[in-house]
Amino acid sequence: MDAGGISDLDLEKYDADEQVKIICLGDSAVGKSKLMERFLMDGYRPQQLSTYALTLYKYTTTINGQTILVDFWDTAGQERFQSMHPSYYHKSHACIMVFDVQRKITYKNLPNWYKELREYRPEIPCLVVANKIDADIKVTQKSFNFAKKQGLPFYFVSAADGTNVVKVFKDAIQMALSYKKNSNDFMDEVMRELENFDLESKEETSDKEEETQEGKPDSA
Ligand SMILES: Nc1nc2c(ncn2[C@@H]2O[C@H](COP(=O)(O)OP(=O)(O)OP(=O)(O)O)[C@@H](O)[C@H]2O)c(=O)[nH]1
Ligand SMILES: [Mg+2]
Repeated sequence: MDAGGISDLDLEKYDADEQVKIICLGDSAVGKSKLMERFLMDGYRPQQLSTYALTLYKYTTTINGQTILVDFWDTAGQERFQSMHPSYYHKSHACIMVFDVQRKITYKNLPNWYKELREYRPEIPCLVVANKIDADIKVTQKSFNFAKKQGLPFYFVSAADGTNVVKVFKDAIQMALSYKKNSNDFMDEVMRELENFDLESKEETSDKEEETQEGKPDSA
């Protein structure tokens, strides 16, 4: 498996048609891990691989008849240094950026996170999430203009009571998928070409396979 976590082996192992990588950014203790746990526990079966630096959650879902394998990446610790290792961003398809409505500094730091994200991934969809609204529901009347200014989708959520959590993650998966299929990012195009090339050469070697590539986005 390479640093991006995207591998044919995973696709086979999980019997998936498509794989996307979604990363989570934001200051320490804003609730990134709790949000992931909340989403993954809502009736789904997470598989958790932990290292000291990061947790990778594998999640599968079906969208339009296709099995989608989602790699959710969560960090532990690195964000305290206000910067992530480049491999964290590598080949990611969407980003969930979280702040804590109870701690203004975590909102003020969003532009820094966003800047770093854009250095590595200029085009991927980014969702802005205001967490912990359960602590004081009145905060939902406040305006947090960062997302609007950047033209990013914005959600008020609570990992504690579950408000909007499923919505955020489902939207993120959808956006990651459409990004993967339609991106004009040069490096992504190169990667897609390489993947196609790989598929084609495999088809040539196994002519007994009757299966068509219909419905697969990269068969054209
Ligand atoms: N009231 C409330 N507390 C929350 C919510 N989400 C997380 N917390 C609390 O905030 C603290 C930090 O949550 P984590 O999920 O560990 O935060 P994190 O962003 O993963 O933090 P790091 O791993 O250090 O980067 C914990 O004590 C949680 O219980 C929420 O929606 N509401
Ligand atoms: Mg965490």
